[in-house]
Amino acid sequence: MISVEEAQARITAAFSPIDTETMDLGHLAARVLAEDVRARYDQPPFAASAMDGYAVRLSDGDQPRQVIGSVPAGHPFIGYVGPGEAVRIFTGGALPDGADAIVIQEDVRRDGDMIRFDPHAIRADYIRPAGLDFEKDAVLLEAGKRISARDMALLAAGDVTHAKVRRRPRVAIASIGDELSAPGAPRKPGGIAASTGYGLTAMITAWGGAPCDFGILPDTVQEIATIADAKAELVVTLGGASVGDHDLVQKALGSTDFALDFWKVAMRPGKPLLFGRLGNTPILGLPGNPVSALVCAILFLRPAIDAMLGTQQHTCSLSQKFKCGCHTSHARLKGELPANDSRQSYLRARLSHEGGEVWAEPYLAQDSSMLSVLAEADALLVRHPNAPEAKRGDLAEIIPLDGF
Ligand SMILES: Nc1nc2c(c(=O)[nH]1)N[C@H]1C(S)=C(S)[C@@H](COP(=O)(O)OP(=O)(O)OC[C@H]3O[C@@H](n4cnc5c(N)ncnc54)[C@H](O)[C@@H]3O)O[C@H]1N2
Ligand code: MOO
Repeated sequence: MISVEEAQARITAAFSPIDTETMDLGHLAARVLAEDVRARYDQPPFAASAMDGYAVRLSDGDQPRQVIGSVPAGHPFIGYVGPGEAVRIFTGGALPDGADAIVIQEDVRRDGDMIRFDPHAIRADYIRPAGLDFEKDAVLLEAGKRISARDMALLAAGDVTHAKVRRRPRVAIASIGDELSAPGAPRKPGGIAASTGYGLTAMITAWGGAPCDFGILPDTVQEIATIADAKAELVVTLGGASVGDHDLVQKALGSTDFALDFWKVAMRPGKPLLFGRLGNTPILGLPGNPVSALVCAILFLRPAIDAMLGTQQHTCSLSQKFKCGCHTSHARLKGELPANDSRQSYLRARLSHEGGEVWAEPYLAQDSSMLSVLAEADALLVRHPNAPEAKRGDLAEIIPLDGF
């Protein structure tokens, strides 16, 4: 059995960034940039007032000024503010030539077209210089960035109309097992609803992939071998990965041009994970138990999708940086844990705040069939191979599950 880290490294090494497409601004949210995006204008494009008030000249000191015009946003003043003059200005209005400070209207006494104010009310810092936010041609977002909601506003501010992004990689999902039927379909004797594929579909979408359902395949070599027909950048199988007489994924793929990279990872849950290549298509065989499959998806499928999207590296753990596709963090252990064996464990845990710190409490029920526990959990608590007993208050590594 190989380690989790080696499995992650072998999987990510098997993928490289896929082809690109150009998308309009309105369709860029959550996409991954394939090249740097630059601003098309300075922002703000001109020196602008940050307040409603009057544009004045600092050098006039506290002498009264004559108001010679008005500058609402979008209507620049045509002219020049000379000695002893001021221009009415509104937030976002372009600073008129000759002015170099703002007095806010609350500090002004106005009488006809004359204004008076105390000298301390004259403020140069109420002017936003041109390019304060960013300058023309500045890189707004770098290649590899997944475009957030905040990034969308930034791109629009830079007058960006379209950008080159990575195509969403197609990920085919095949659910394997005689016992499975679609939710809502009549149950077979000894049958259950095929559930994992729904969680996986949502995860793949959230991570920037395009999931495609290859359906439910019965436990026969012939049926399972049909996944060789899947048109996808990555094929994911669910179930049939273990050692039972009916766990047939490897046997079925043996009749195709399948090349196994590895089978079995020293982890719990998720041990029977397999990875290989069907012709040119990578295939990730996730274990059947639903919690095992979804934990493996977080640890192995997400980095595979990241590698295809060419996303920027994640910073993981307080002490080390590695490309794992998930963010790890730390919490205090609430409870006690026995020494671990040689498999890396991912315990479903709830988080709480106490005494200014985050605490992680593993659930007593850790069976890898229990989706109710996984759905309720806030984090996976990571136990490294051969970790010694852990006491209440010990620092524990966690993978927060928010967003999954
Ligand atoms: N003798 C051994 N038995 C098992 C071992 C082992 O090492 N030796 N490993 C166990 C572990 S750990 C796991 S995980 C499972 C994984 O086995 P498979 O990948 O072959 O999965 P299946 O047998 O097909 O299914 C296991 C379980 O999960 C249910 N399942 C499968 N697919 C779905 C789905 N899409 N949605 C919901 N539930 C699903 C299936 O009905 C089974 O109950 O093997 C252990 N056994
Ligand atoms: O690997 Mo299994 O995933 O422990 O239930």
